[in-house]
Amino acid sequence: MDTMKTAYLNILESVGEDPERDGLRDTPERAAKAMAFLTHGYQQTLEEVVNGAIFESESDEMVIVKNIELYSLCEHHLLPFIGKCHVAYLPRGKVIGLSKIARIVDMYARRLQIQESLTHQIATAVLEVTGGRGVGVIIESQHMCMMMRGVQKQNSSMTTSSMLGLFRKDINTRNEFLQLVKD
Ligand SMILES: Nc1nc2c(ncn2[C@@H]2O[C@H](COP(=O)(O)OP(=O)(O)OP(=O)(O)O)[C@@H](O)[C@H]2O)c(=O)[nH]1
Ligand SMILES: [Zn+2]
Repeated sequence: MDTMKTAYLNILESVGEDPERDGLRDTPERAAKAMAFLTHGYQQTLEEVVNGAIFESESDEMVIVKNIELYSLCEHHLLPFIGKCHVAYLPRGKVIGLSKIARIVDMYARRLQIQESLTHQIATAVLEVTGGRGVGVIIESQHMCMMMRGVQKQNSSMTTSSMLGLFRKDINTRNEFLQLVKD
């Protein structure tokens, strides 16, 4: 944490600020804490996050969790990208605790990412822990690095998907997922 505090102190000086002025005195520490929170996914493992919440079930119908809020940081500019994530899987004898899907999304989102990798990591993790017949993940998000700076496109958004197992092989499964996401 001390290294991070010093780094933020240097940033404040580099932008021409006086880090000793009232409003900024505690900023390096606050900013360091905030950055630690925004990247806490590095401290987590899949096993911890799932915490054994896998239940036997004979259901083999698609499970879909829609509109999971997502806050991440792009690895190119360290600026936020914000959006929503839809996750679906086809169980094979067991299902995962509902909240755990959102926790898996968070674990990977709270790291430095590009959206494509984030999408793929979530899909791979859900497939691994559920042992399902397939997984589909879609992320729609807006990148502050394109909105606040650079090309400054305020209305652009990026959609990425990762389809594994039956979601990749079977067009009907994929279409069912896409339809459920739209509804
Ligand atoms: N594919 C992908 N690109 C991203 C993501 N986040 C940021 N980028 C892009 O990464 C690229 C980095 O390009 P560079 O030319 O090295 O950096 P830059 O000069 O800051 O680029 P501009 O944003 O165009 O000003 C930019 O095109 C960003 O829009 C992401 O999640 N996925
Ligand atoms: Zn960026």
